[in-house]
Amino acid sequence: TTQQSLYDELGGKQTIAAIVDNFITEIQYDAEILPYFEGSDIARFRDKLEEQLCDVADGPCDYTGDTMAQVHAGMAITEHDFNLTVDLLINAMTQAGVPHRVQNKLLARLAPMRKDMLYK
Ligand code: HEM
Repeated sequence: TTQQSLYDELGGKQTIAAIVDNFITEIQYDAEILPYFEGSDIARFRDKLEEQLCDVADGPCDYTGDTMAQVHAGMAITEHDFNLTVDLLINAMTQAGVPHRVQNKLLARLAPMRKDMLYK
């Protein structure tokens, strides 16, 4: 049987770009999460996150950003703020028209990175 990649299920490059744009907008409207991004290069964040989502979904990309441990070091991200950020990503995917079943597949691939980001 032919297996469709998660990248294709998501809707490819266009949908991933929409997810990341929506996610950035969600962050901008969230008073609790926005301060983490003060002084961040948002163009780079957009670029690297698109690349990472494409890569973990088995799309035609290789992630070239820093490791999740390196990137989030010194932020002391709490479980609460982590969960809140995941909610913002879910909103971003819903707004991009990604079905919940497909959202869950992407979240499951990101879940192993969680331990690298919390309380560092
Ligand atoms: C779903 C979990 C998450 C994923 C997959 C993720 C992924 C990423 C990626 C790919 C980058 C860019 C890396 C680079 O520039 O090389 C990044 C940067 C960043 N992330 Fe996350 N992240 C997640 C959760 C969080 C959370 C919970 C916070 C804070 C509450 C956060 C705050 C940041 C900030 C502030 C930057 C920019 C760092 C800088 O300015 O250099 N992230 N993240």
